[in-house]
Amino acid sequence: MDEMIFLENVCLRFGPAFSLDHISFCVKPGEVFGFLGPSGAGKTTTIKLLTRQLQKEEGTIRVLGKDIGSVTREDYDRIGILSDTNGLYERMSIEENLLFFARIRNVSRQEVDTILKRMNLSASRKTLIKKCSRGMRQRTVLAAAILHKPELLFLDEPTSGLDPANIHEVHMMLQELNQSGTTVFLTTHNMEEADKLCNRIGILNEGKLIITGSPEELKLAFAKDQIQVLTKAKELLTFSKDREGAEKIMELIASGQCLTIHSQEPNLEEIFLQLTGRGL
Ligand SMILES: Nc1ncnc2c1ncn2[C@@H]1O[C@H](COP(=O)(O)OP(=O)(O)OP(=O)(O)O)[C@@H](O)[C@H]1O
Repeated sequence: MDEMIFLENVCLRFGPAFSLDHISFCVKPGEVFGFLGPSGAGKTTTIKLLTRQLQKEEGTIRVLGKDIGSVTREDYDRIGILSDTNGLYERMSIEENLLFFARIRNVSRQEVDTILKRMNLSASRKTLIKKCSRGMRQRTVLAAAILHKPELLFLDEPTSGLDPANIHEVHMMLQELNQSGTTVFLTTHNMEEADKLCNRIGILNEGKLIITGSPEELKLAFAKDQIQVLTKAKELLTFSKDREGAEKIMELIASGQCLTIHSQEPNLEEIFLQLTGRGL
């Protein structure tokens, strides 16, 4: 299979207010693809199209190498989905919830024990969901999404509202999953998270995909044509990336005045703000 996810010229309109406008991109096996965009850009709508919770009006969508219309129940057993709408049963414990999802996914009790340990939920397995913290809930939802070891995992803002320790745990978990072969499609508002986890990202704005590339490619594409030198006198000097700039930097190095040299690469957040003109 060349692509786990393939979209070409996909369109969907929600009346006059919003439309996904000719979206085309693909995700290859083994990638972590970050789908970024301001609130209301159409990220969740795209995930819903890819998981058949919504139907496209135009274009081609393939998931797991198959046209979206012919994806079967068995194919869906190869997919995991984490979204806001992943319903946990509030009056059931963490363990009861996972056993319920395990039955649906045909997964053994032993696997539930393994995932409880892996997600640091063993000690609180008997806690009712309604008594769980946001972090415990999110880890339970993630456990339910990966219980059956999906080949393709959709994660809609998996770390939103979590504290740094829980975010770190979720990141470790995702990296481990990805290393064991799971392809991940991730939406996030956290640009550091996208930079850390994603091989490639796509930025969506007002229903249009405006750019795709690896975080490194995007940073290079948006790099300023300047180099900054911090001198031992703590003066920050800016030079152009040309012969004249190089000669001046050489002089500073030769005279022992140069402390550090930096090329001016923007971070993902700066690129995002520049492209979308909006906040995260
Ligand atoms: N079923 C629907 N009917 C009509 N409009 C909808 C529907 N679902 C979403 N929308 C609208 O489509 C737009 C895109 O919504 P979507 O949830 O895909 O954005 P998003 O990028 O995921 O945003 P966020 O980051 O806030 O989750 C929004 O303006 C939303 O109000």
